Formats: sequence, structure tokens, C-alpha cells
Amino acid sequence: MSDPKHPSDVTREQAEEAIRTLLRWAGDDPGREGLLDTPHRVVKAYRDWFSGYGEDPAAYLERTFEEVEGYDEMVVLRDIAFESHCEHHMAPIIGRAHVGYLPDRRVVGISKLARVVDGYARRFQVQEKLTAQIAHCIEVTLMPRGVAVVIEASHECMTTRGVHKRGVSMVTSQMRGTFREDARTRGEFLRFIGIDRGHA
Ligand SMILES: Nc1nc2c(ncn2[C@@H]2O[C@H](COP(=O)(O)OP(=O)(O)OP(=O)(O)O)[C@@H](O)[C@H]2O)c(=O)[nH]1
Ligand SMILES: [Zn+2]
Repeated sequence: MSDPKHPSDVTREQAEEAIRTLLRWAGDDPGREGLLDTPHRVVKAYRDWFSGYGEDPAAYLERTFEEVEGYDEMVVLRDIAFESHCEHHMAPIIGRAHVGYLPDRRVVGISKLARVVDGYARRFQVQEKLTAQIAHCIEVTLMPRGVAVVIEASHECMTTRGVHKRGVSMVTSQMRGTFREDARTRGEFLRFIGIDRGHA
């Protein structure tokens, strides 16, 4: 398999064989008509769900605009929908990320913050790690006065299996720089994203 963006030495044939094994292990027959193309489809789906391994999210923040005349307040991108997978069960994590930063001269094209979220989400994740990776990436590349990341997500490993608690969501946050040090800045961010009861 020669895909320069795919950072693995496993061939497509090997990956498809692994899917056939799982189908057999679940109790079905990978040779029956309805399942014949399934390993191919699953491998294709994995390319989509786990495309983050072929990306360097920091690269999205390289292009910045210096000095956006007269603007020195926080920039917030809220409700960034994402899909990820938990590293414990390989089950989907479906959620929304809210990202804010206080620019120090450099601002970034706003879509790039969503690309950073996806670049880390499309990997096997733990929500705390995902939250920290996004905050760290923005912090070290843009060097802003502060960064805030809040993620709300539901974990299918606890809604569709295990404890089976539907409707539960996990909330994580990372506050860096001014957002950590100054309660008013943090409060303003939480108000912007609509989580300001009992969090500030
Ligand atoms: N902190 C944290 N825990 C997670 C995340 N995703 C899944 N988990 C939890 O990881 C834990 C793994 O626990 P284990 O006891 O090893 O696995 P398990 O036997 O399948 O546990 P149950 O899910 O309780 O059935 C579970 O409690 C999951 O709910 C995450 O992003 N962050
Ligand atoms: Zn899980």
C-alpha cells in the first residue's frame, strides 16, 4: 500500500483480514454475501476516522495574520462538532469543542482552530488528552496571552455498552495563561460558550 499520508506499515490486505477475523469472532460468516465487501468498507472508514495520524495539527496554525488593527480581545470558536474514538474500547466519542484564545499580535484563520480539533480527534483518544493536546498546540504555535479549551462529549463505551448510561456527557477543560490566572477572563469565555453556571 503506497499512501504517503498513511503512517503505518500494515497493508490494506492485513487490515481487511483482521476485520474478517473479528466478524468470525463475533459469530458471523465473513464469506456470506452481505459481508463480502465489509472489510474493504471498514478499512476505508478507518482512514477517515483515524486520518489524524497522518496530520501535524500545528502546521495548520503556521499561517497567521499579524496585527489585526484595533482588535485585542478574545477570539472564541464554539460548538466545533467532532467525532473521535476512545482508546480503551475503540468506541465513538461524539462531542463539541469550544476553543478560545487571547491573541498576542498574531491571529489565525478561524477555520484552522477547527482543523486542529479534528487533527487530534481523529485518533484513538482519552478526552482529557484531547483537550490538553488542542490547548498545547495553540499555546506553543500562536503564543497567545491565553488559551481555553472546553470539550463536552458523550462516550459510546458508556452509553451503548458497560454501564449503559444514555444522555451522560463528559466535560473537560484546559485553561492556560490569562484564562487560568484571571477569573474574569475565564468567566467571559464560559459565558460566551454558555457554560457559566457554577464553573467560573
Ligand atoms: N477519564 C476517561 N475515561 C474514559 C474515557 N473514555 C473511556 N473512559 C473510561 O475508561 C474506563 C476503562 O475502564 P476498564 O475497567 O479498564 O474497562 P471496562 O471493564 O470496559 O469498564 P466499563 O466501561 O466500566 O465496563 C471506563 O471507566 C471508561 O468509561 C476518557 O476519555 N476519559
Ligand atoms: Zn471507552
